[in-house]
Amino acid sequence: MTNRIQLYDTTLRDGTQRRGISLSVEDKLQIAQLLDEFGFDYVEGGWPASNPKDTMFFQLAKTRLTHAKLTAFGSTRRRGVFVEDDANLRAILDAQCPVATLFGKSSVFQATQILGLSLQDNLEMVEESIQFLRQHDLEVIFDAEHFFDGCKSDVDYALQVLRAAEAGGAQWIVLCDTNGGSLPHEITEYVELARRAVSVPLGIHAHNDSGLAVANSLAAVIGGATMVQGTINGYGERCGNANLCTIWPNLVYKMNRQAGRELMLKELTRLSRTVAEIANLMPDDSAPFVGDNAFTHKAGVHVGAVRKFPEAYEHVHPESVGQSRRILVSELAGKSNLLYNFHNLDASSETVTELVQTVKKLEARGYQYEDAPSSMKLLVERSLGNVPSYFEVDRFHASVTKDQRMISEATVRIIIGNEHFVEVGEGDGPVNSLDVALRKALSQIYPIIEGLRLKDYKVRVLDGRDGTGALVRVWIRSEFRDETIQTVGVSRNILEASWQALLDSVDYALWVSHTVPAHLGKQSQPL
Ligand SMILES: CC(=O)SCCNC(=O)CCNC(=O)[C@H](O)C(C)(C)COP(=O)(O)OP(=O)(O)OC[C@H]1O[C@@H](n2cnc3c(N)ncnc32)[C@H](O)[C@@H]1OP(=O)(O)O
Ligand SMILES: CC(=O)C(=O)O
Repeated sequence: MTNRIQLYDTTLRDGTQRRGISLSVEDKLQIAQLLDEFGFDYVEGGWPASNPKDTMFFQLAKTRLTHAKLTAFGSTRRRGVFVEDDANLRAILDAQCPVATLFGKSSVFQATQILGLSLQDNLEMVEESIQFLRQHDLEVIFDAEHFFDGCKSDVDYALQVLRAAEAGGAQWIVLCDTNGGSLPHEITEYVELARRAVSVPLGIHAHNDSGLAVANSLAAVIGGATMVQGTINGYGERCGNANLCTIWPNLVYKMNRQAGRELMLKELTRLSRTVAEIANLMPDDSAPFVGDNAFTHKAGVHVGAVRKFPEAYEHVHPESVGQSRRILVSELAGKSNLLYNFHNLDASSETVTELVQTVKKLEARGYQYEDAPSSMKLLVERSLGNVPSYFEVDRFHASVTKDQRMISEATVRIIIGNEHFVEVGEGDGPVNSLDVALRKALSQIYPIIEGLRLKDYKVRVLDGRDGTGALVRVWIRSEFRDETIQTVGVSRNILEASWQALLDSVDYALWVSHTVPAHLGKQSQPL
């Protein structure tokens, strides 16, 4: 038995059947080249008879792949049409790919009720269509649509369809769990049955309607399949296709099989994120291996163990799939969470215990530090006496006036050293005005602060029952030089919460740039 599993990607065809995905020709070319770089063996480009974009894609993609074989997808010939006259088969030939993937019915119900065929006609359609493409020197992969459901109702007929495909000259027969309703033990059993029925190598094409597409694909490999079809990030119609970003590392790291360009597994996360970006979809944070949370630890007990042995709560090394470990600090943290992140803390000091308690108390008041690491860092460094006071806030005022247009204005009074600074800011809203006024005032002494830019601002109402008097959490993301600063503020007053988050972002920027506070000397520029 070969140890190598052929990776067959259908993101560009079955993946685009997912609601919300519409790839341009250029998008498809980019994804195809990426899959090629990662060593996928087959890239299914689309259905050339389906739409002008797919036709155009095949014209352009032909010369772009160096390793992967480009495959054109389509159905067996239509009922009552000669193969040489069938528009779909002709379009496949016109695509000029080295490989054609034909799907045909392998269930009695589908052949008779959906296509309205006699069982014999269906077998002939499958055999003749494959034969026709083989005569034109194409490698032919036969996707046996509804194979597992077909087996459950009439196993003899399902196997007859496979034999017809073999007789037609198919080089691969791919068993499809088209409705995604099968269970892993059924998949293994029917793959083993198919192996005994035909000598053509087998593949698996699983859908995720029962949440089992990955498990079913691996179950098929156990049963003897040597090709796995799937998509990047599991994109596909309804609940999606088998996720190759999960299957590939499992095959290589857990099942000891060879697949793809294995060195590239270390960049798997990049593959997943790039395809998500091109498809204009948010990456799934909880995706196995490649999700943002896949190696993120929050619970104190887990972090305590991971500090000793990462494998205590990690099934593979994060680096093996292009990830890194992240430890969150929150109300569920123990001392280990802080010690992992802040190497300057002394494990035996009371400060660490006190900090853990402070975080728990602040989170009980509505703060959330896991997405505000800059506020967290300030909390720690302030407790160690490492963050000087750069300025004092005397007062601020913000107003919104409806005139010809909405006008937001803020006045900020601050004290730096012995000097008072008063500045007015105008902006898109009161928070923006406060930000403008504060930075105007500060930049007179700390010009470096002009480089701080507010990039994102989010508000979360924490206790909706109190209506407008509810507690709100404000989260701010700013950019400063190459750094992203994420801070948090909490109050019943949205301006007060925003102000806290703004002040933290300013303090953080001054502190990371080693700015000397004005009252400590003339020099207020970074050292
Ligand atoms: C399981 C899968 O994911 S298979 C892939 C499904 N993907 C797609 O359908 C996306 C691309 N599809 C398309 O662009 C269009 O459906 C086309 C161009 C292929 C066909 O469009 P139309 O000719 O208008 O047919 P329509 O989509 O309404 O119906 C499907 C036709 O395919 C026929 N068909 C379905 N499966 C097969 C098969 N395995 N072999 C032969 N014909 C088939 C049906 O009988 C039906 O033809 P009929 O109307 O003469 O009965
Ligand atoms: C061929 C295919 O896409 C399926 O059966 O799901």
